[in-house]
Amino acid sequence: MTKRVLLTGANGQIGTWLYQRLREDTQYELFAFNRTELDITDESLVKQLMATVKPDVVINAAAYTAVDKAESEVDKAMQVNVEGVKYLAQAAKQHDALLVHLSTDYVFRGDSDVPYVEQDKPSPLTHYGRSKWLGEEAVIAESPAYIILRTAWVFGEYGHNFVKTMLRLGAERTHLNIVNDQLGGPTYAGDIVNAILVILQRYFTDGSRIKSGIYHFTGIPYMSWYDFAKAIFIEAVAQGVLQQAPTVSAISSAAYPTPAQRPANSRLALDKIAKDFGIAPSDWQAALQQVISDYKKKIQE
Ligand SMILES: NC(=O)C1=CN([C@@H]2O[C@H](COP(=O)(O)OP(=O)(O)OC[C@H]3O[C@@H](n4cnc5c(N)ncnc54)[C@H](O)[C@@H]3O)[C@@H](O)[C@H]2O)C=CC1
Repeated sequence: MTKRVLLTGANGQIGTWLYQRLREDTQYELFAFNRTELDITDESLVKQLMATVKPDVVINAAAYTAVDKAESEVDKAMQVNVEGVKYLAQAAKQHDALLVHLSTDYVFRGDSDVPYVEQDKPSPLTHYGRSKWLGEEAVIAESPAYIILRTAWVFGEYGHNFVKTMLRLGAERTHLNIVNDQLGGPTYAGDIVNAILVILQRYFTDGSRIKSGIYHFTGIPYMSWYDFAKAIFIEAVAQGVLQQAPTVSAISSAAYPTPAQRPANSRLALDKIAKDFGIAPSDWQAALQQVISDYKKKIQE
């Protein structure tokens, strides 16, 4: 029997990927909504659509993601990332649906020397991070069956991300300054979707083997934005997307101040998801080749 999946934020960076993959998977009947179709802060609409769809799974890819703007739009960020998430969790509970919710490395302060494990206590530096943490808490409080998937440094074919920004700037400038004192695991959006599909498969074949909880999933190897930028330019030149790479200088975060301070250590430990679901860390290097090749096709069209 096909399973009914309700997807929110279906046109975001990760949401678009989820939409593409779930739409073509015959195991699932997909009910996908972008923000204009379902604003998750509209409690009565959330309830109404849940009652119509009667989902087996709710995947929340909707979020307020403007990290810097959240510093001055705290209420807006909280409304979407906490209240909206609470409404989804309550409605998922009412329909006995599994809630798969995306969260972030920004729940952590980033002052640890080692990758963060799921049990580490969040201590966000920013309003965005705090809103995402409180959203996690809302899921845990309201929903009996949930997976919170924390990821980081997402890139892919859709939406805005660091890889696309570097390709654009690389074509416009001969020199760039990039921070080298923040470390993380670049994560391909398509691999996040693969991980979610593995989790759903397990849930539907043997739900009793699913433990509600928080899971970390990112790409490896971990590196700095500076090293990631250099890897992007090497690949872009190799594929002929750029004639020549810009020169790149490593700078400190202090030399590139932003309204929201980023965690210095965004590395997430990946053992739990490997142990419980057999999901290996994503290999961002292979994915980067694919994303740049897709970018090349698009600019040639
Ligand atoms: N992009 C990244 O590097 C990372 C993202 N994440 C998490 O992954 C999730 C998805 O992120 P992305 O796809 O990158 O973000 P995105 O900004 O591309 O997509 C978010 C989507 O949510 C929608 N949205 C915003 N407010 C809404 C509302 N009130 N009701 C319904 N939809 C609403 C937007 O229209 C957009 O389609 C978020 O939970 C984010 O916190 C976690 C770590 C890193």
